[in-house]
Amino acid sequence: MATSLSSILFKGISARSFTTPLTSSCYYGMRYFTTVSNDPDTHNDFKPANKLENSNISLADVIEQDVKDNPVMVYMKGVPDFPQCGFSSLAVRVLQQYDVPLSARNILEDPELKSAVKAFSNWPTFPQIFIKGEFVGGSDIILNMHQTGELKEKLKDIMSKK
Ligand SMILES: N[C@@H](CCC(=O)N[C@@H](CS)C(=O)NCC(=O)O)C(=O)O
Ligand code: FES
Repeated sequence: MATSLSSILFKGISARSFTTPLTSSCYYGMRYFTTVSNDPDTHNDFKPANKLENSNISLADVIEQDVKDNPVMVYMKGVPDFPQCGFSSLAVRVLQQYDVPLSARNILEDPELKSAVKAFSNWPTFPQIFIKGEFVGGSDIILNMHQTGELKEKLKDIMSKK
């Protein structure tokens, strides 16, 4: 079924900090671009491309592609830099403890995407976190995995090696 997708995929590198990430990178449609916080020229980097509107891609296909292409994919309320719910905020803050790329879509922008994500994972709430293509759970699960060390183990092969 043809679909339109109004949500933007946000893609960024996590900083190991609860406060100010240095950089964030985003997709518009499915095209990568990078912004640097506080850089007045970053709008020049904004390059929308490859719109999904009127394409024959179903939302299930979009989600499948998202979780395949993005090692850490979060469907959330708001965006990583501006979560609009405490549960989504907590999930992002936990994941930002690790030096891994964090990608996200704001399901508040797109009610159809919201329903499609619930159907895809068979999970009724947000945030929803996928790691290396596998559905992991929501904020309480990711926090628990962080506390037990399971999350570190799961993310170690995608953490940047510096
Ligand atoms: N136990 C869940 C709680 C999340 C939760 O309750 N989310 C609610 C409120 S934001 C939700 O997504 N409700 C369904 C909806 O908004 O469609 C977690 O840890 O992620
Ligand atoms: S939006 Fe109210 S608890 Fe998440």
